[in-house]
Amino acid sequence: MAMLSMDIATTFINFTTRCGRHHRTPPLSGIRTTVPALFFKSSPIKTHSLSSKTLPCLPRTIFSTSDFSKANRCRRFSVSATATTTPQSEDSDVSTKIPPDNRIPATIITGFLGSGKTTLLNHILTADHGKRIAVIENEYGEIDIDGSLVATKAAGAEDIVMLNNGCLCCTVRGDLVRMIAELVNKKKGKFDHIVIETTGLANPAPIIQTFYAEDQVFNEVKLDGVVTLVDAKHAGFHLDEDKPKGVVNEAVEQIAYADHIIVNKTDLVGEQEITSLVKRIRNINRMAHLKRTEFGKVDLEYVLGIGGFDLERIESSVNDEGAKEDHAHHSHDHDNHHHDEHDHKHDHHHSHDHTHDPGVTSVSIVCEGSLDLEKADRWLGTLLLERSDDIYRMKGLLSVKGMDKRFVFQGVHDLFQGSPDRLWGADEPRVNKIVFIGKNLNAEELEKGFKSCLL
Ligand SMILES: Nc1nc2c(ncn2[C@@H]2O[C@H](COP(=O)(O)OP(=O)(O)OP(=O)(O)O)[C@@H](O)[C@H]2O)c(=O)[nH]1
Repeated sequence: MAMLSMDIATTFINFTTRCGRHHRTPPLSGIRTTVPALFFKSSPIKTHSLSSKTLPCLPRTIFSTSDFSKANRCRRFSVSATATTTPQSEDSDVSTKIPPDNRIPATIITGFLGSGKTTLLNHILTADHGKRIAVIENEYGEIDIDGSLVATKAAGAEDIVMLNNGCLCCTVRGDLVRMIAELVNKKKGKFDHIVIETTGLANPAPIIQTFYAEDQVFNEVKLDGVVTLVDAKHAGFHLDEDKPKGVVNEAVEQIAYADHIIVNKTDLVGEQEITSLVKRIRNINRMAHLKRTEFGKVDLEYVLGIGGFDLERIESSVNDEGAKEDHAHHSHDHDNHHHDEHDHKHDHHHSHDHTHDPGVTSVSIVCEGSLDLEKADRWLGTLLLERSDDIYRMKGLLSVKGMDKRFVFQGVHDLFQGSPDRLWGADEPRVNKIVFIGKNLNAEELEKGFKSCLL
């Protein structure tokens, strides 16, 4: 018998503040949902004062909640593809598929001043990969030094566009939107990938948000991943830097948002220093892949086409997280937090290292069992409402009662995307895995909250 009628959509929640701006309102296709309904919609539907629209490329829900007072003024959301589970006692079949995404991929290259971003970019542009790359360079100040450094070597670049006079994450974000729109409008079909090099002082969050908040960008371009360069010699100083209250430490933020991390300039330091830096990086971000290198020399597949925001690839992020350093001589420094398949139901643990950089850390929860959908939805919804400023990124793979497919999700602050993916195997243990990266995360609390949603 049906306990709940669940409309499961690929969901995207967007908490950007679009207040005061006028948005066109195309017809909404699909369901409407409420703020906490991340996984499902229960009636009645509340719409608040939302404007809504349909986005052709991806099934998604967008709505805004981070700042409730603000949100009530300017929230918007939209949904397209939906799927319905059958009643729990019947064989449920979630038919939602993550559709092919043909948008142009874009990679953000970030990293502290002097960490080797331009060097990496030159490596990308001069390598033989057959991709036509459009580059967006962000430079502080009017003289585009990096631009000229890149341009001289960039025979492979289809276009190099400079964004001067400010940092992408703050003043020139609107310019980024215009620039991407212009690239797409004028040069679509002439390039295969966009690479954006940020200034060394950029906080990646608003740049990431641009890809979801701005329709002109979202409809044509998908964020492929955030690649962060870390200067093996100087990163420690930057990570240590005490910032005034309310001011972010960019070096920490850049690591926290990364999908792939490149510890560069390893020629300048010894093994011990690198190992200790890697440990520190891992404590901030367990989810990202990590490579050590000199002069940005990494395989191009490590930088382009990484799918850091693709639901299809969530599994590789949450499985084995913290163990992905690609380095022949390195013994991985991660907690053993993998679930023992023979553990009993609800046996679980989280991993969380309190030793360094207590501000920004990773918390992972792994436990077997099935979730009460309604409770999980409420828990995650509340968590995002209350803590989305502090939750930088999260990814997860969930086992939901009554759902014979795994539910995968990922989020960046108050952006949330989730969808059922493949069927659970007949003998496969239904293990939930979630990783959070954020500020002042309380591992015990997160675990307790999650556990309370298990049946
Ligand atoms: N020794 C050494 N030097 C490197 C390495 N990678 C880059 N460099 C040098 O470090 C300097 C800074 O490199 P860039 O690529 O300009 O760094 P960036 O991150 O673009 O710098 P900003 O634009 O100032 O943020 C240059 O002189 C590079 O040649 C490396 O692995 N080892």
